[in-house]
Amino acid sequence: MNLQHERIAGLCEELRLPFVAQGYGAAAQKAAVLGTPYSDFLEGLLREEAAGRTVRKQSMMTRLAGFPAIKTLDGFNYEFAKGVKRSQVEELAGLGFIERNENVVLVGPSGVGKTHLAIALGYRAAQAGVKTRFMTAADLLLTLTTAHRQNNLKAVLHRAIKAYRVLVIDEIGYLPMNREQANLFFQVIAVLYERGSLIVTSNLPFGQWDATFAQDTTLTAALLDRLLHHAHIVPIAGESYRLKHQRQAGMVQPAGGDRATGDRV
Ligand SMILES: Nc1ncnc2c1ncn2[C@@H]1O[C@H](COP(=O)(O)OP(=O)(O)OP(=O)(O)O)[C@@H](O)[C@H]1O
Repeated sequence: MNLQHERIAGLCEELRLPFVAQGYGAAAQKAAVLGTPYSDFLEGLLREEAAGRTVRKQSMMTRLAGFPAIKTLDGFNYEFAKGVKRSQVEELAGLGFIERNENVVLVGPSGVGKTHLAIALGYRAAQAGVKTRFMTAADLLLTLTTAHRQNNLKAVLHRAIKAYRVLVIDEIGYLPMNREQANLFFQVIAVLYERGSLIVTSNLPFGQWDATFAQDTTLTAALLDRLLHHAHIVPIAGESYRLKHQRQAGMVQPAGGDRATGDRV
């Protein structure tokens, strides 16, 4: 490395331009050979810096979000998912709902793609540089009860939870909560109300949510009021996608299938 390269590398470090530092040598050589105008050379380098930063931010946001797997909207089969309107999902994919602090609620039976769509929307947000976090309802409750026991609930709610622009809460309704857990859960919904976006999935119709929230109809009504005030509801029906392949292989009966005659899909 000659002295000028060293000085440029030093300045890039001082100014925090890692991608200029990385690309400068090759770009300078190429520009010298091609006789590239100075302004084009500079623009090219700055573009490399901007592109590098975008990719770095996308991967950091995706890592922070803690998705259990990456699922995309491109990988979603609309023909299989009954009741999902492609136009509604495409509108949500534009992420305007996050700017407006609106929620998305995906409701339907097991295996129909609720988590898939929730992750796909969350992943899209993370790729757009939005601070996103994925948690199952059980994980969230564990975090909250631990914080509560350690007298740390306020800090967790106001520093951690409130810092997310998008919080994905998966599988509401699978575990019934006791009164303390229901209260803690309510506080998350209240803290993010009109300040962030929730993407939640549930196997329960809203009329049965009090069964999850300690049979507390008042708390459940207040919670649903906040959750659904500015919400996009995506109902999904049909059979479990998990069983699709087994069904195709003739290993599983469709719901309501004729067992006596052994009819298979
Ligand atoms: N319409 C679909 N297109 C593509 N993949 C799908 C579709 N529906 C479900 N899947 C896939 O099937 C598996 C189960 O789906 P998913 O976990 O999203 O279901 P779910 O409705 O959240 O179920 P549960 O309530 O049991 O958690 C996942 O691997 C998911 O990617």
